[in-house]
Amino acid sequence: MKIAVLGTGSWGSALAKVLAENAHTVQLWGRNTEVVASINQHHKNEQYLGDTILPHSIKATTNLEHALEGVDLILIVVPTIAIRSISQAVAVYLKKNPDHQPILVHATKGLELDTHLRVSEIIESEISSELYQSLVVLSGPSHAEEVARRDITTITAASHDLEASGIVQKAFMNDYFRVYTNEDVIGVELGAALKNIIAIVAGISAELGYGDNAKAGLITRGLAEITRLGVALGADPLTFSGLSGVGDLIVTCTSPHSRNWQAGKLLAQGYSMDEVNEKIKMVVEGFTTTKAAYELAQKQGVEMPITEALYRLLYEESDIRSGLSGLMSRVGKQEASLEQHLGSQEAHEISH
Ligand SMILES: NC(=O)C1=CN([C@@H]2O[C@H](COP(=O)(O)OP(=O)(O)OC[C@H]3O[C@@H](n4cnc5c(N)ncnc54)[C@H](O)[C@@H]3O)[C@@H](O)[C@H]2O)C=CC1
Ligand SMILES: O=C(CO)COP(=O)(O)O
Repeated sequence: MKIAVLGTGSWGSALAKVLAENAHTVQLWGRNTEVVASINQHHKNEQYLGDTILPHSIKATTNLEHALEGVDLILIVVPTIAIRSISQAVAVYLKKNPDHQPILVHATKGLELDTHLRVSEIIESEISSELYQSLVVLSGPSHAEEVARRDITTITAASHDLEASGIVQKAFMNDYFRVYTNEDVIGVELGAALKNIIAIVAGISAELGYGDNAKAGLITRGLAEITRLGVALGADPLTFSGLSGVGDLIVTCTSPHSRNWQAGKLLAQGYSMDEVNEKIKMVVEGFTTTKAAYELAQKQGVEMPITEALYRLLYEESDIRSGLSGLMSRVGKQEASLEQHLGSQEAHEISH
């Protein structure tokens, strides 16, 4: 297949490498001229992927039209904040070439500020569905650094169109990259976006010296609040026990590769959000997603205590330790049952 990858950050570059190793023709687009030149001349993206050698067949460009020319599949991998503008630019190209109907895929994990839209909803709001074949979401526990060194990785391709997710599955699969299809786009995207919030809190907890009990508690209670919001927004609760749910939550809350986890550690050392962004130099999606998710949860009347504690810390400058002790001093609760999420009839059907 001929594939355009939009985004020369760490994830775009690592996914371009997987696709080129699978013998696809890959045209990589990025806005950064130095990164594009380095990929073309030295087959490296040092800023984002260190010494990793990229396949020589990958051609990078800063010209979006060139990157999109004649491709069967467009993979969008820029931070959430850039999704709307990239989608507008892709729409301009597709309108000029209405017979060209590629599959669109995105691998971005976040929620848009103010609108609270999921990434696929932003794309759909900017690109008319007549201009492309189908939209597929790629998500799961997958740090770019490990994919780039061909570590075993499992991931989900979600779409309402099973034929399209099957094509994406086939395009990416190889002996180190295994792809499962899924039809629950809402659940897959929400698991991907919301796990970043819990990972920041896990980083704070680690830096404050709390141990594995706290980490396991955060992951489990984090999953409970992610599921509550997800179900309120129409997700299938079982999706959250899959790769894009608990799988990604585990990897992001436990791996030092995670920028969100690293951000939590830096916050606990006393750095502000701006200083953390400056130090990490890569996107920390959890910062903006915390605000969007907090507002969304308020609107839906869903309780998300961990998200709320982080929101107060980031946007109302509450104290870190009082935030954590606030979580511990909440009134005693019963652990959620399926009935609480779903209502008794649906829970009965799932558990039998
Ligand atoms: N790095 C990873 O291991 C993984 C990242 N992701 C997700 O992939 C998405 C992209 O993340 P990364 O590649 O890691 O980010 P990154 O921080 O490594 O790179 C971001 C890239 O986006 C570009 N960019 C930023 N604003 C832009 C704009 N307005 N227009 C065009 N390009 C723009 C930057 O120039 C840079 O090339 C995020 O949503 C992230 O959560 C998902 C799975 C794994
Ligand atoms: O989504 C990821 C791994 O699956 C990457 O997480 P970070 O953005 O926290 O590095």
